[in-house]
Amino acid sequence: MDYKNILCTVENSIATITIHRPQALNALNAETVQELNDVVKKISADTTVKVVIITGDGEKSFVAGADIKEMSTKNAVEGRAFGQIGQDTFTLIENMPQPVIAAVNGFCLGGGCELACACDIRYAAETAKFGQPEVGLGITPGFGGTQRLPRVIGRGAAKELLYTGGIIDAQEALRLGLVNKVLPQGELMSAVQGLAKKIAKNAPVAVQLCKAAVNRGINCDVVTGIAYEAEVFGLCFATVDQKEGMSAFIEKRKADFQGK
Ligand SMILES: C/C=C/C(=O)SCCNC(=O)CCNC(=O)[C@H](O)C(C)(C)COP(=O)(O)OP(=O)(O)OC[C@H]1O[C@@H](n2cnc3c(N)ncnc32)[C@H](O)[C@@H]1OP(=O)(O)O
Repeated sequence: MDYKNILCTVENSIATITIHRPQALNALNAETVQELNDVVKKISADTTVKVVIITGDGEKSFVAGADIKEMSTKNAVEGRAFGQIGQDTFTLIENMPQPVIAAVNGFCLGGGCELACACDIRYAAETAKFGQPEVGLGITPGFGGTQRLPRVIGRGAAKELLYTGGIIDAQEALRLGLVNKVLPQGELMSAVQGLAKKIAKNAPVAVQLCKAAVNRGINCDVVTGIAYEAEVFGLCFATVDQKEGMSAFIEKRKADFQGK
């Protein structure tokens, strides 16, 4: 997969998408958002990929937001269109069948924080910095930040970040529940890869249905969410991997999952 601002590799069923615009601290211009949209669609359709990692190039920045220079000349119609493609892309990421882990290796601001919040799990380097500085630029977040951030850290903490535009460090992000783990920069990728491998060892359909059930449940009432869980639980019993997983337990051996 050849892109200008995105690198993508697939190794041992784990896809790694790297945002690569070093000249702009990996800021997301329209071209990069479009490339991300394209690669996410391709990986979503690739049944050999079990887990996805998203990170930023280099050691300084995950994503320093949407590209301010590009946005600075937009009118209302163009601004809305840019927000829409960003929102559509991040919703595609949120709804990828595979679990998505953000490896936050540095600045995670504005659209970067929105990207991280669209991922299922976030690990951060000790040097990472988080925030939604948009109000300081005269705009609101536009790639889902007003909606996903409160769902991740609660509305009080989210509103403080959104209204102040303040920047927090990785330890504060950990305290708020914005990230699951903080690691020294040099250990971040191996920790994220270790997590990805752990997930990839499990029955892929069951993992994907867990993701679908959590995502569905978050956006509806608990009765509807519980009913959906009953459906996906039942569906698991139609898979080869349910037979294999339970047989392996009974036969005291390691399961060999097929993803079927
Ligand atoms: C819908 C979504 C909306 C949004 O996301 S709005 C944007 C939200 N993000 C921000 O407001 C962060 C903007 N960036 C910064 O505040 C700073 O950068 C940092 C604190 C992240 C880092 O500061 P330092 O270490 O001094 O680096 P540097 O010289 O500012 O950046 C290196 C080059 O990267 C470009 N750059 C950084 N962030 C962006 C960006 N978001 N959009 C466009 N370019 C960016 C700079 O301009 C500069 O470039 P050059 O060397 O040509 O001057």
